[in-house]
Parts: sequence; C-alpha cells; structure tokens
Amino acid sequence: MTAETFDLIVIGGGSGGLAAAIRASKHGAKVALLEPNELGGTCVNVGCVPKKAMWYAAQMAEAQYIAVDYGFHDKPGSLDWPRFIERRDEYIQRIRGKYAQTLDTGHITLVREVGRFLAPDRIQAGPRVLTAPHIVIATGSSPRRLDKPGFELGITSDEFFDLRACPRRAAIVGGGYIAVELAGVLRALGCDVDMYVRGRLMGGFDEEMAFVLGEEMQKHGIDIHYGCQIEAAHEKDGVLLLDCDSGSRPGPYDVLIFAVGRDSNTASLDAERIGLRTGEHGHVEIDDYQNTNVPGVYAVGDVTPRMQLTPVAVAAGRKLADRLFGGKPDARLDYENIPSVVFSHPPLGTVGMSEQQARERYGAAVHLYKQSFTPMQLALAHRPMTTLFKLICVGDDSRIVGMQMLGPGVDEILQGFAVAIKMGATKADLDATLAIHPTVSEEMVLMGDRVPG
Ligand SMILES: Cc1cc2nc3c(=O)[nH]c(=O)nc-3n(C[C@H](O)[C@H](O)[C@H](O)COP(=O)(O)OP(=O)(O)OC[C@H]3O[C@@H](n4cnc5c(N)ncnc54)[C@H](O)[C@@H]3O)c2cc1C
Ligand SMILES: NC(=O)c1ccc[n+]([C@@H]2O[C@H](COP(=O)([O-])OP(=O)(O)OC[C@H]3O[C@@H](n4cnc5c(N)ncnc54)[C@H](O)[C@@H]3O)[C@@H](O)[C@H]2O)c1
Repeated sequence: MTAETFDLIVIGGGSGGLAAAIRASKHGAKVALLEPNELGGTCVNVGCVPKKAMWYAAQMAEAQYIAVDYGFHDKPGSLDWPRFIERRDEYIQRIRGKYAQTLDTGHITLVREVGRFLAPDRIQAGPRVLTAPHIVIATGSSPRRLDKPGFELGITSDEFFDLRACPRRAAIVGGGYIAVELAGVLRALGCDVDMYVRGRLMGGFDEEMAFVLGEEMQKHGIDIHYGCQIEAAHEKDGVLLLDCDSGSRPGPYDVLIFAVGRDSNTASLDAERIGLRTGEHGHVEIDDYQNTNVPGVYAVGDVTPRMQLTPVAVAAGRKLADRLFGGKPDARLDYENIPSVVFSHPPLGTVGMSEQQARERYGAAVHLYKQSFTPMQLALAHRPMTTLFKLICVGDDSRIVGMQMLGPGVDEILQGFAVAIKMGATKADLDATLAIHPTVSEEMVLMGDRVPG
C-alpha cells in the first residue's frame, strides 16, 4: 500500500498532541494528527474541564451557606444535577468544536483512527499507512484499575463524569489529586464521603500543607480513614460494602471511586516493534528534549514520567515543534518551578519545592516564613477555615525556592507569584511590594519574621 507522506505525525489529540500539531503547522510543517476519540483528550473530556465545572458548582453551593450566615434570607438550594451536567457538556462540546476548527484552519490532516507503529517512521492508522521523519507519541494516560475481588463494581474519574445524580454516600480510594478533588466536590454538593488513604494525603506535597488540608477536609465533613487498604467490594441489595485490611466492613455506599494513579497509554502503539523503551506504568522514557530512545520518535505529556498536568503537556508539545520546525534547535521545556493547584476545598497551591525537598537539597540553608489566618470573608460568616501560607527560602538573601498556599482564592493568587519565583524572587522582593488591602493575597507580602529553628 502507498504510504501518505507528512513532515510530522502526532499520535493522540489531547492537550500535548494538539499543541504539538498546531504549533508545527504554524511553522509550515505538513502534519497528520491521529485521534480515534473526542478531540481534547483527558483534560477537556474527563479531566480539568468537567472537574473544574463541578468545582465551581461546589463553590457556589458553599457560598450559599456563607450567604445565609451573612443574613441573606433564602435557604441554600440543592443543585439540579442533570441541568448542570447539560450545561457542562455543552461547554465541553464548544471546546471540541474550536479544536476541530483550528485543525481545519491549519490544514492539519485529522485521522480518526488508533495509531500503531509499523516502523520508526511509519504508522498504521486503520486502513491507511502514514509516514513521516518525525513522530510524536502523545497518547496520554488512563485511570489505573486495581485487580481485587469486586473492584469492577467501582468507577474511576472517567465514569465519575457520567454520573447523572449526586450519590448519597461515596467511598473514595486514594489520597492524591483526584481523590481529594472529587471528595471536596461531592461533599459540598451534599454527599457523605469516606476516603480510604493508604499512606498520607497528597504524597510528595509539603507534609505540613497536606496535613492541614486533611484537617480542613475533615472539618468539612469528609471522613478520612488513614492507613486503610480496601481488599474487596461486594454488592448487597443495590448498595456496596467494602472489606478493609483491618477487618472492618465499611458501607453501605452508593458509589465506590478509585483514584489510585494513572497508567500511560502505550499498549495500543505496538511499540515493541520499534524497540521503544518504556518504564514503570508504561511511561515512555524521554530525555530533556522529549526524545525517546528511537531516533525521530518523541513523546510529550502524560505518556511520559513527567508531571501529569495540562500546561506541561502543552508546553512540551510546543517546545518540541519549535525545535523540529521553528528553527530553535535548543528549545526545551524547563521542568523547574512548575506551579500547580489542587482544586480541593479549600484549594492548595504549590510552586517550587516542599519543605522536605528543600531540606534534602539545601540542608541548613533552608529557612521558613509562615502566615496562618482566617480570611475576612469567612470570619464575618463565623466559618473558621485555616488559611496557611508558607515560604521556603534558602541562603543569606532568602531566595524563594518554594511557595505553598492553602485557602480560599489561592487557585487564582498563585499564578502571579509563580512568575516572581521563576524570576528568582527573594523574601526582600516580597517585603518591598506594597499590600493590596484588604485581601487574602496581601498576607504573602506581609509575612513577619522567620520561623525560628
Ligand atoms: C480527573 C482529572 C482532573 C485533572 N485536572 C487537572 C487540572 O485541573 N489541571 C491540570 O493541569 N491537569 C489536570 N489533569 C491532568 C491533565 O488532564 C493531563 O495532564 C493532560 O490531559 C495530559 O494531556 P496529554 O495530551 O498528555 O494526554 P491526553 O489528554 O490523555 O490525550 C491523549 C489522547 O491520545 C489518544 N490516544 C491514545 N492512544 C492512541 C493511539 N494509539 N492512537 C491515537 N490516539 C490515541 C486518546 O484518545 C487521547 O485523546 C487532570 C486529569 C484528570 C484525570
Ligand atoms: N489539579 C490538577 O492539576 C490535577 C487534578 C487531577 C489530576 N491531576 C493529575 O493527574 C494525576 C493522576 O491523579 P491521581 O489522583 O490518580 O494520582 P496521584 O498520583 O495524585 O494519587 C494516587 C493516590 O493513590 C494512592 N494509591 C496508589 N496505589 C494504591 C493502591 N493500590 N491502593 C490504595 N491507594 C493507592 C496513592 O498513595 C496516592 O494517594 C496526578 O498525579 C496529577 O498530575 C492534576
């Protein structure tokens, strides 16, 4: 069969693949993009976007309670879930449409097929064969499924977004980003939530921040069972019961959600055929320039072992396209100081290192500044919520190597500070900046003395 020839083939039409394809076409490359499912991948269809929509709804539910405390007469109402889901899905449909339009405008050939390697420069896509000197793997990741008795009764974040009503009682297994975010959303929308966390909450994050987040979640009514491993699930009379390793039998639940990490989507690629090196959880191994071990084959986004975040996938895809087609041979993504927000209740923002990471790298040069307070908006409503800001600094000039924030509004506050940290800000730079009063963010420039010790 005659192969169709391109400058670049991108496998996967999610955040990373779309970014790479669109940027390469802007540089004049002839590009084919393979995507058998909806455009936008995880982020748009079963990730950031539907999750954030649910989070906004949850914030509004909470705001109604605060409003009543302020003296508004109306009682908090419950969410018309099907109506809201319809709005959420219409919004998602619009994003998919915009992507399709952009591909069209950029003359990118969209192939609605699964891509499999025939050779390092040759892809089978359904009945078609495509060839290019450069191939980007951007196939993302899928929720990990654990193999224990009855676990098929549970769902993952993918199916969570198919729910058409708020469950009354939910069990969530896991203590990472997704578990914490879904727990907060469900609780705020009126569900009784139990979390089963094997180790600690938000492993890898600053320990103190994760601990305070856990306390805030418990105050919010989420029951967190630490050190508890679920061994089996059973269905009885239409509800779910669990077996815990401690011997307890928690339940009943209407829904069991697994949020225990994600595995890279490499199985469909026939990657063995080209000798592609993969590691734990199917991750495609890459160097600092997104090169795999196979010349001409690259990988970006969740399919790699780097941070699984949309802006990371997008930036990696664009930098790679700039390097291959934009005349920038040294273009590469700097993986240092990547900001991230966990959309928990309250949200947790982080950029740079945790206290533990900094102490490991800089030892005694590390010192801290902290501020803990109740934001005015909540103090007025008699709804105590600990807000904690923490700066991790090193050296005589107190260069900021980590910023941690937990509290209302930090999801929007962090971005500006992330710019400053990327530019090498010191504590003195924050001190020299006048506060905006009265705000939550002003506390970041009004921090007092170093924490002793
Ligand atoms: C519930 C949830 C919430 C999240 N929230 C956030 C957030 O708030 N902020 C944030 O930054 N990140 C968030 N993320 C992470 C973010 O969604 C991912 O990091 C991002 O989508 C990764 O993009 P990607 O392009 O690498 O992969 P994906 O978006 O997963 O795209 C991969 C695409 O490849 C396709 N594909 C797979 N195999 C093949 C094949 N063989 N041939 C052709 N196509 C193939 C798939 O159909 C898919 O469309 C969240 C993730 C989840 C699950
Ligand atoms: N706001 C955001 O930016 C955002 C939101 C959601 C997801 N994400 C991305 O998606 C990725 C995946 O999210 P996630 O929450 O699935 O993964 P995660 O790595 O954040 O957390 C996985 C959790 O599952 C636990 N776990 C693992 N194996 C287990 C087992 N066998 N039994 C019990 N618990 C087990 C871990 O201890 C951990 O608490 C994240 O790492 C993140 O990069 C980002």
